[in-house]
Amino acid sequence: MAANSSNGNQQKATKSPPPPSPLRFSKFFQSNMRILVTGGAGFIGSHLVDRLMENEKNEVIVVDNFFTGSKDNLRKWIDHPRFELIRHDVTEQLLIEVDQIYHLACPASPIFYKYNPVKTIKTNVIGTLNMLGLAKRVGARILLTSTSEVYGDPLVHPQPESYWGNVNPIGVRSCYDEGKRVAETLMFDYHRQHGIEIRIARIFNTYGPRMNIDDGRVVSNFIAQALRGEPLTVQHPGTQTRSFCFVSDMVDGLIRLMEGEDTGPINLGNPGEFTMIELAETVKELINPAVEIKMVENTPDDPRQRKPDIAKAKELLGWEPKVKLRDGLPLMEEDFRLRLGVEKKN
Ligand SMILES: NC(=O)c1ccc[n+]([C@@H]2O[C@H](COP(=O)([O-])OP(=O)(O)OC[C@H]3O[C@@H](n4cnc5c(N)ncnc54)[C@H](O)[C@@H]3O)[C@@H](O)[C@H]2O)c1
Ligand SMILES: O=c1ccn([C@@H]2O[C@H](COP(=O)(O)OP(=O)(O)O[C@H]3OC[C@@H](O)[C@H](O)[C@H]3O)[C@@H](O)[C@H]2O)c(=O)[nH]1
Repeated sequence: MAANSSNGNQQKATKSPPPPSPLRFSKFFQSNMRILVTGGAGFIGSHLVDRLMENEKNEVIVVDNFFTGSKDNLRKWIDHPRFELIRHDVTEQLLIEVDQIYHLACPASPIFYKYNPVKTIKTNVIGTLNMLGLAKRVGARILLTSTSEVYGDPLVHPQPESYWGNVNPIGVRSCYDEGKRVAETLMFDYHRQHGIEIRIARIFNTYGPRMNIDDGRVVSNFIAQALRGEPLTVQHPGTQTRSFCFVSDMVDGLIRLMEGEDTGPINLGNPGEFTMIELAETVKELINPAVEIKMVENTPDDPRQRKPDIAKAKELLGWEPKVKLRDGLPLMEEDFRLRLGVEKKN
C-alpha cells in the first residue's frame, strides 16, 4: 500500500476504508451504531453488553470462543433483533462490518491464562492484530481492555499511566502481562501508522455478579468459600494489596473512554486498597463469621502491591468509581447464593 512517510517513522493511511452498504444509512435502518464486543460472553463483557443494549440505537455483536465465558451470561439477549452471538476465536480472521470494537477477548483469571500460556499470548497478539486489521478495513474505533498487570510487580505506588512497569518477561504470568503489553504496542503502531482510532483501558481488579464461581480470582474464591463454609485461602504472605472495582463502575468507565476524545492508556479501577488478609476478614464478617482464614502457598511473581492513580480518568473522562467494596460484596454474594443454591439464614 502507498503510504506517506513525510514525517519520519509515522505513516498515515492514504486509503480510506470502504464505504459500508448504503442500507446502513437508509432511513429504514434501525440502528445507528453497530458494536462488536469480543469476549462479550465473559464477566465484564456481558455486563458491557447489557449496558450497550439499553440504548435502542445500538446493535451489538458478540464474538466469543467460550473458553471462560458462557452463553448463559447473555441469555436475556439471545433472539433479540439487535443482538447477535458468534462462536469465533479471535486468533482467526473475522470479516464483518462494525463501527466500534470493544476488544475484551482474553482469559483474565491467572489460573485460566496460565492453563495454556501459548494460547494466551496468541490471543493477545494475533487476536489483537486481527481486531486491528478489522478496525482498519472498516474504519472502526477500537478499545482494548489492557490491565494493571502491565505494571508487573510495581516499584511505583500508586501506579500512574506514565510508569513503564516492572514485568518479568520469562515468568509464568508473562503470557498475559507481556501479551497485553504487546497488544498495547500494536494498538499504538496501528494508530500512528494507519490512523486507526484507538482507546486503551488499563483495568485494575474488577469483581461482581457473573464471575465464574470457580474462576480462581480472589474475590470469587473467598465468596464461594464463605458460602460453602470452607476456609478462606489467603495466599502467602497476605500483606500483598489489590484495589477492587465493582463491575458497573468499570462498564461506565469503558463506555466513557470509548466515547471520549483521549486514546489512553487510562487506568480504570477503584483506588480503595486492601491487603488480602483485610479482604478475607471483610468477607468473613459480611458473609460467614464462622469460617476460618487459612494461609496457603502463593504462586510465582505475584505483584506485592497495586493501586491505580486515577487522576487521568477523573480529569479526561469525568469518571470515578461509586461502589465501595463493602457495598459491592453483598451484591456479588446475592448472585453467588442463587447460583450455588445457598439460602441466607436470618
Ligand atoms: N476482571 C478483571 O479484574 C480484569 C482486570 C484487568 C483486565 N481485564 C481484562 O478485561 C477483559 C475481560 O475480563 P473478564 O474478567 O471479563 O474475563 P473473562 O474470562 O470472564 O472474559 C473473557 C472472555 O473472553 C473469551 N475469550 C478468551 N479467549 C478468546 C479467544 N481466543 N477468542 C474469543 N474469545 C475468547 C472468554 O471465553 C470470555 O468470555 C480481558 O481482556 C481481561 O484481560 C480484566
Ligand atoms: O484464593 C486466593 C486467590 C488469590 N489470592 C491472592 O489475591 C491476589 C489477587 O489475585 P487474583 O488471582 O484475584 O488476581 P491478580 O491481581 O493476581 O491478577 C488479576 O489482575 C488483573 C487482571 O488483569 C486479571 O484479572 C488478573 O490477572 C493475589 O495476591 C493472590 O495471591 C488469595 O490470597 N487467595
